Amino acid sequence: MANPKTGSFTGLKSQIKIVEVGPRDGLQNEKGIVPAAVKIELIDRLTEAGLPVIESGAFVSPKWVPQMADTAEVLAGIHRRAGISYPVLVPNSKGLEAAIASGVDEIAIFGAASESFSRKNINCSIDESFERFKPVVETALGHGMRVRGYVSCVLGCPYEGPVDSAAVMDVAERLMRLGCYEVSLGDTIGVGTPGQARDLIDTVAQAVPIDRLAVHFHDTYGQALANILATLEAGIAVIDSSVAGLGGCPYAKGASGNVATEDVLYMLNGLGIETDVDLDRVAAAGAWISERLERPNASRVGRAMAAAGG
Ligand SMILES: CC(C)(COP(=O)([O-])OP(=O)([O-])OC[C@H]1O[C@@H](n2cnc3c(N)ncnc32)[C@H](O)[C@@H]1OP(=O)([O-])[O-])[C@@H](O)C(=O)NCCC(=O)NCCSC(=O)C[C@@](C)(O)CC(=O)[O-]
Repeated sequence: MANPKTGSFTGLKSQIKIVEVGPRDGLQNEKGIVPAAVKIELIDRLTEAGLPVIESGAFVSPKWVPQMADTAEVLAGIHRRAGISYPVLVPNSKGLEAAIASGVDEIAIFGAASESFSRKNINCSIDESFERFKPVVETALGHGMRVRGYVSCVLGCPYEGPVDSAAVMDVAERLMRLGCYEVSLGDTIGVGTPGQARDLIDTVAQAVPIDRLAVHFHDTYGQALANILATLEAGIAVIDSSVAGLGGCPYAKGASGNVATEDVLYMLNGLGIETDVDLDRVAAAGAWISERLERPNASRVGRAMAAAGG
């Protein structure tokens, strides 16, 4: 008999890992400076909700992204829970030194499938970025850290338009060969649609095992949940999302927030897929941070739950 929750969907995994990126991807694009105390409380609330991975900051140049300048203070203030990972973004050796000094056990390096975006975001070509990443990954692995890799602009670039899936596959494979345990595919400007998302996964999975891939959708055109569902059918088991749909990339004009964690959880719960994350607590954290930032909650589920008194 068909599962009443998954219906006739096939290929869906029974357990999905959620990578919460709100405190980093979400807050890096804020116009005002969000106090470290607010970031710390947000991360602690997300910890309480049971999220297994909470990206907590970035050791990048404060001239490029001033919002992340207090990452060391944030890391020193959070209440880490055993079994939960609190990774930070690191673009180069200087960032890695700061991560080591903060006792970080996981970093993420970030590249792009588009040359123009690579230059705008990290001020170097794709090949040069790999020259920078190499010593960073070697040293990080030598310190017992885990290294995650990002590929930006997997379904479109704000400067070049459409991006070839083969270019994404190439960068993803290079990140994996460098030593990343997982590669997250980012639709940085949220332009992709489900057929493209599915094809992308099928292409990249020819070079990188599907269980080492994650998806990272921004919701600029309202396609993120549909895209996620399409990639779940392809066998994806790791989803990046952001509480209250916070976010946007400072080097991708017009890019809106990530898909909201609450919305992803509601869909996965409906499909009977386990995450071990407490939706009520995430929704409460989303309502709380939206209030602190004095903006409407970008999570549809968060708003619906608040309206229903949840
Ligand atoms: C990569 C660089 C540093 C190159 O920037 P650069 O200007 O070429 O760097 P540089 O090596 O020439 O150094 C210039 C200055 O920056 C300092 N510096 C250099 N490195 C660091 C560091 N790590 N931490 C602190 N300071 C640093 C360095 O010390 C120097 O300071 P000065 O001597 O002028 O006073 C710069 O471009 C940068 O920081 N870029 C980061 C941009 C960023 O964070 N973007 C957002 C994250 S990516 C994203 O959101 C996409 C993602 C991951 O979510 C997935 C998706 O949606 O697609």
